[in-house]
Amino acid sequence: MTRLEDLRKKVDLCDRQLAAVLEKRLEIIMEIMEEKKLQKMPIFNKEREEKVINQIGHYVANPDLREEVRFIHQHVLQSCRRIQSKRLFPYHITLVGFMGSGKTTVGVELSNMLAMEQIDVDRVIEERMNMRVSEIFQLYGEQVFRQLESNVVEELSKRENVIIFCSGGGVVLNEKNIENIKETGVIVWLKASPQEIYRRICDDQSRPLLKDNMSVDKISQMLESRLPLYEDAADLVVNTDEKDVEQVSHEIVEQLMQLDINRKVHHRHAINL
Ligand SMILES: Nc1ncnc2c1ncn2[C@@H]1O[C@H](COP(=O)(O)OP(=O)(O)OP(=O)(O)O)[C@@H](O)[C@H]1O
Ligand SMILES: O=C(O)C1=C[C@@H](O)[C@@H](O)[C@H](O)C1
Ligand SMILES: [Mg+2]
Repeated sequence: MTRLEDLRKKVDLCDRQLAAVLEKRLEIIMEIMEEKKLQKMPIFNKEREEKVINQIGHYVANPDLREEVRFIHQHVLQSCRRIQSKRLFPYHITLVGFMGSGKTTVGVELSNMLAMEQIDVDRVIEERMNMRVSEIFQLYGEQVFRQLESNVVEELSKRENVIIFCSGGGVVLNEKNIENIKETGVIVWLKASPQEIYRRICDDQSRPLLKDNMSVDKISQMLESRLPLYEDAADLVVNTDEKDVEQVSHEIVEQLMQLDINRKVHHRHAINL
């Protein structure tokens, strides 16, 4: 046997041992998840993850390799989060709410927390048209934008792999969008007061429907007319006033778990379990 063949054999043995240990770790993680569910404890714990990453470095004898092992372990923990999320939430998590309620920002945070892919309807439209939403409104008008929005919503609803599905603020204006979303998703309404929305988005001119009149009054008036639509569509409601993005994301996970416990969602939604 050449030296290279000999070394490859040793690496293969390491991989075999790694696979067995990783398999065991994932199985234990699933047991921990069930236990936490029973005890109604939060499933995703950032502090614990930081501790685990730090700790694994201390088990590495060669200081030159410590950071690399920590880096690899971060990926292991991400997989652990993903496997838990898949089991807990076998449906798209769809965020709806008025402009500035935090759909995109919370969607990105949730995507990190749950190791689930995040897709923003407005971004998909922008990529396809190679134009900003405001330019689409300006060049083609709102009706064309709404048609593009409905097409993307329908497509995303049919995706096989579950996603954090961030809609645009006006998605509720078309009943068909909500029907499509509800086929495979749970709808989370992010609520915010007009004053809070104004504070968040007043310096941002990119929203075409508020471009010419960015004011608390205009937001109140639009919000008022859409409130019954959000209310009707929502499976869950999270009030976001005076909560930061991380708090909002944790609350969404907690409420989704409650839905799961009450078995309200599985019959209607479950995909690729
Ligand atoms: N809970 C929160 N606390 C403080 N700021 C927030 C919160 N949620 C979102 N923001 C901020 O508000 C702004 C608007 O958020 P975001 O773009 O996520 O809203 P959106 O619901 O996606 O709006 P749109 O419908 O226009 O796409 C961002 O600057 C974001 O950082
Ligand atoms: O509330 C709305 O009607 C909109 C919200 C944004 O997400 C964009 O989809 C667009 O600016 C329209
Ligand atoms: Mg957005």
